[in-house]
Amino acid sequence: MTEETVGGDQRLLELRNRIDSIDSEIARLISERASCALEVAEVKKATGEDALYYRPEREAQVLRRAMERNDGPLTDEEMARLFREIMSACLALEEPVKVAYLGPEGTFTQQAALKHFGNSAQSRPLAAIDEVFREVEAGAVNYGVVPVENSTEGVINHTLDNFMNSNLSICGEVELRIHHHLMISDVTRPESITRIYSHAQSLAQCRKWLDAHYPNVERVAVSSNADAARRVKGEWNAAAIAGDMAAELYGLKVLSEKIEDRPDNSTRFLIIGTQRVPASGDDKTSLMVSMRNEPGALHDLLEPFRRYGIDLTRVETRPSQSGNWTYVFFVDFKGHRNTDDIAEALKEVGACASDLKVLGSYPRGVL
Ligand SMILES: O=C(O)C(=O)C[C@]1(C(=O)O)C=C[C@@H](O)C=C1
Repeated sequence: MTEETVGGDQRLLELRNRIDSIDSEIARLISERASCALEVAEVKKATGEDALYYRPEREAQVLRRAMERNDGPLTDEEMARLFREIMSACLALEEPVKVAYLGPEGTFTQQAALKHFGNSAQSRPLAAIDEVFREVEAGAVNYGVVPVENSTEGVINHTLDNFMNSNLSICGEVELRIHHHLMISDVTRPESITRIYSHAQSLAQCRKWLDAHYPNVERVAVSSNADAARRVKGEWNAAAIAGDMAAELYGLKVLSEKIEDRPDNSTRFLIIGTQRVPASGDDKTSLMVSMRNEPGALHDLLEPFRRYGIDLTRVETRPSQSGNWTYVFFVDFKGHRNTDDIAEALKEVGACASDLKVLGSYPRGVL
């Protein structure tokens, strides 16, 4: 053994001792924080039957603060992710939160639910977006997670349409970078692939890559990426396009990584529930508006937002379910409904709309 290695071993030992004592301190502080959360739960319980344990605005503030005070060497996102898990565990101590998401297991929506609520939430996959709405409405779960728009492929109509027949509110949003991989099972022969399964949205998000690499292979749209991965399990001539979670869950091998056409491909998900969320300091509001079917209606809807300097982030149009050629507008903007300017603008829009519903004001996605 050289003198250098002995010196190196000694240094390693010292550093590990230091890490051990830092870990003890972290553990003590986490326990102290958890005890505090238990006391918070007592305070909330005293407010009665409908005590709200999960507080989206407070969680957003805690995560933003974790990022703001971070000086490295961990990235702001890593630091916030650690606090996300600590808070998730603290909330589970207060009252375990039940979350339904568009399944099956292994979908990007599950990943979004985990990213938003952390690993200590009790999550349940459901087969369709309508079912997620129904289970939250029935009170079987506290919150639901559904996809609403993709940066490459646009809006998920099914989610917007569900709001037309629902009293649920939006309590949060979460954005996920979507990376698609081409994956196969251990019985697949890569040179014999004749069929590629995926969800229609994912096939569309990888269209150019597929045209270039598998121009003559049949593309089969199935109900989810996870379903695609499951089907490939026993097929020697098929591949699936799905994400990391599905590959891991079904034990598939990734043949080509990150095959999405746009490197910034991301999907936005909504957290739906029954609670009205107070302002967090950096919020968004979503509206659903029906206008009378007459000239200038869209102008009347948008004009107050311009006058009050409100930053619109999205306007979508959907056919209304009440009559042919009438439309419902879904409008998102920055700010909280409790702010004076926004409350005034909403009053004006409400005066010229045939129907206006604030779907919710909620913290802008942090992570
Ligand atoms: O501040 C609260 O209301 C808490 O319950 C504490 C806490 C936390 O761990 O920081 C936990 C759950 C809530 O969703 C928000 C924050």
